[in-house]
Amino acid sequence: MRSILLISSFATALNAASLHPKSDFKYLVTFGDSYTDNGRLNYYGSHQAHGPPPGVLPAETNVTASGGLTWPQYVRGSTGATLYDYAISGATCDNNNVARWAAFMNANFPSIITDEIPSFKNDRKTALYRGVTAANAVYALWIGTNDLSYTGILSDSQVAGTNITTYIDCLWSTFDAIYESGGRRFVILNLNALQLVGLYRPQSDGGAGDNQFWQNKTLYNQTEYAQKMLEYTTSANTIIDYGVPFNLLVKNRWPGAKIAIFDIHSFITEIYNKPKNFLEPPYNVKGFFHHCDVNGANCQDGPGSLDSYLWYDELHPSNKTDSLIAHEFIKVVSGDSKFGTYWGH
Ligand SMILES: CCCC(=O)Oc1ccc([N+](=O)[O-])cc1
Repeated sequence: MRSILLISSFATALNAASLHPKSDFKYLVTFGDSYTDNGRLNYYGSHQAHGPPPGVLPAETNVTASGGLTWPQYVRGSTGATLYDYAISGATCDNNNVARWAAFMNANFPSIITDEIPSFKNDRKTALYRGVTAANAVYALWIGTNDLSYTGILSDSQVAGTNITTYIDCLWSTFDAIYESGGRRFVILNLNALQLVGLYRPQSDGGAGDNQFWQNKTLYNQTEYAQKMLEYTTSANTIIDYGVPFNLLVKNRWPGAKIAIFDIHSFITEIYNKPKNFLEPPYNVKGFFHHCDVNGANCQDGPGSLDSYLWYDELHPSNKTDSLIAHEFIKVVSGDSKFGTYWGH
């Protein structure tokens, strides 16, 4: 009985790869943090921590946390898809699990469950979504960098009683909400290889010292914390790998839906290991381009071109890397990426 179930799940996975119509990608709806935000936090920052009214899109920026465009903007540029981006810099999945204070707003950074999903649900009822169908819209979720961060689980700063499993459950709750609103095509981008970013890499291996995202890093055992970050991200990604087919196929949690897992962790690691296949010479995968003081002020860029860098700053992929993520994301949606795992009914 057990082997029959395994064989049938395997077949389901293979079939799903060919069920992504290459032409039917008219809308991209994104949820996440600064890896994805194209200007939404700016709106909250200038409107007393409130989001835009239903049916109104905030102004976009072309200088995001990547130093330029962010990956969904590149996806839109390449595919012509309409983009609705709910991602907010600084966001966690749910402020009821990990909340992070944004002093400039005198409020917590908005989170997916408390702000991004309610905004999406309100917009969903407006003319913005008139042409959106289950078949022509792809919903992308990339969240967790702040949940696991030094201001989150890494320093045991989560709400008492919550943990990595709570973060994972929030991913499934996010899919529940999108599914309820008619979404059927999901891409989950897993956790970045955070042990490689300057923020968590030890200084002995070219990482940053005290910085705007971790102001007293030099007081810690940096090798231990890089290893913890590797443990957290790889363990959470393994739970995602098993959790998607379990919820979708065994528990039948989202009947009729298709989900692709985009293994960003491996994709970024590939850029790190083989930069000449991706970046402009002279390749720089250990340093970063944008250097600021611990208050995020007095910033200086370079040396060289941002196109040579894997990372923009201590935490964020460069906009060259975001263009590569976008290129691979489009292959994931088409069912053509070796970094995609596909599940569906
Ligand atoms: C990928 C998660 C890191 C993140 O969200 O970083 C940021 C947090 C806050 C700001 N901000 O307040 O401008 C920017 C990036």
